[in-house]
Amino acid sequence: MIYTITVNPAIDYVLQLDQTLDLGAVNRAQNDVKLPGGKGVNVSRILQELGFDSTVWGFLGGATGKMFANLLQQHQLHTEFTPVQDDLRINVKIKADNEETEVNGQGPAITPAEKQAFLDQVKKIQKGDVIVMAGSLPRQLDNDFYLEIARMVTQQGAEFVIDTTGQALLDTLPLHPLVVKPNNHELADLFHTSFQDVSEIITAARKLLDLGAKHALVSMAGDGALLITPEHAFSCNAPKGTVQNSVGAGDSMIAGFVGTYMQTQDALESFHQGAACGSATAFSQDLATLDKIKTVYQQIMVTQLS
Ligand SMILES: Nc1ncnc2c1ncn2[C@@H]1O[C@H](COP(=O)(O)OP(=O)(O)OP(=O)(O)O)[C@@H](O)[C@H]1O
Ligand SMILES: O=P(O)(O)OC[C@@]1(O)O[C@H](CO)[C@@H](O)[C@@H]1O
Repeated sequence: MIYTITVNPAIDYVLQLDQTLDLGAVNRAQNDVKLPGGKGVNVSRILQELGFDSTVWGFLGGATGKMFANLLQQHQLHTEFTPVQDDLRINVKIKADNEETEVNGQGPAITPAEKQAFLDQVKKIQKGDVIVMAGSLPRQLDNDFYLEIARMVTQQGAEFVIDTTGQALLDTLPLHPLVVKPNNHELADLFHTSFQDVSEIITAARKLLDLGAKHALVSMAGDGALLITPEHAFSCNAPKGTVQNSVGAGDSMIAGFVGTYMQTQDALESFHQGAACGSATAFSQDLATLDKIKTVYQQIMVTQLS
């Protein structure tokens, strides 16, 4: 079974402005939509689109939690949320001037008892399962929360995938995540550097493998992506198309990679499918549909670089 962990789910409140976003003034949206968001939730939605079952874990509470549950209901995912007292957050995504501006909430305060209830649930994972942990941590969860889960998962002989940034990501690498997926900016920040060309990105991404990751994906938005395996480095293009909403493109890429890898153990095919899911989401209002993913898949070419 694939479990996705979204410790800090959100209602994504997407506001479309036909005019320039004017900071410090009243702006009025021409269109708005509420989506059940959070990185792990997005991963589960794309997995479902591809025909892979998964279970969604996370914390859910308050009046906004009820609204989130209603929004998620139509997607018919299998969910096992840990109830909490505090409100689920609302993340504001403003689309204006062909740019996306995001303001993400901090998330609920999680009590020690709520945290324990969640960890008790994680104990049921078994050998053969894979856990995808993605996104920010809500208040009062320690920075090593993901590390704690990664330790539990590996002790059970299961695999994990982590999509987070900074030290929290570095700390889990010695436990050998199946794949990590920083974007190129996050990768540069991780090693306190900047990149002049692709070869420098590959060198930095290879360090993630040296530190323990089994595979590294580096997403580069409209410039495509890289896959680093123990033996080789590959790149793929990002097809040209009208970008509608790139929120969740990275999550879609992870879903495509993980679902395909669990089925085929083929990193290259998983990379191809992951890239198709990422671009298909960028070309969609909401997350990608299977039809869109299939079309975009045909437009992606994977090239071996080394
Ligand atoms: N503008 C785009 N055109 C085509 N493909 C895109 C575009 N943006 C993203 N993609 C595809 O989706 C993948 C993931 O996107 P991106 O690098 O933006 O991830 P991210 O930074 O994790 O995004 P997010 O946090 O919004 O999910 C890219 O590597 C690429 O394959
Ligand atoms: O604040 P976090 O947890 O880092 O990111 C949350 C988030 O921006 O990520 C998803 C897109 O990747 C959105 O659905 C959601 O709002």
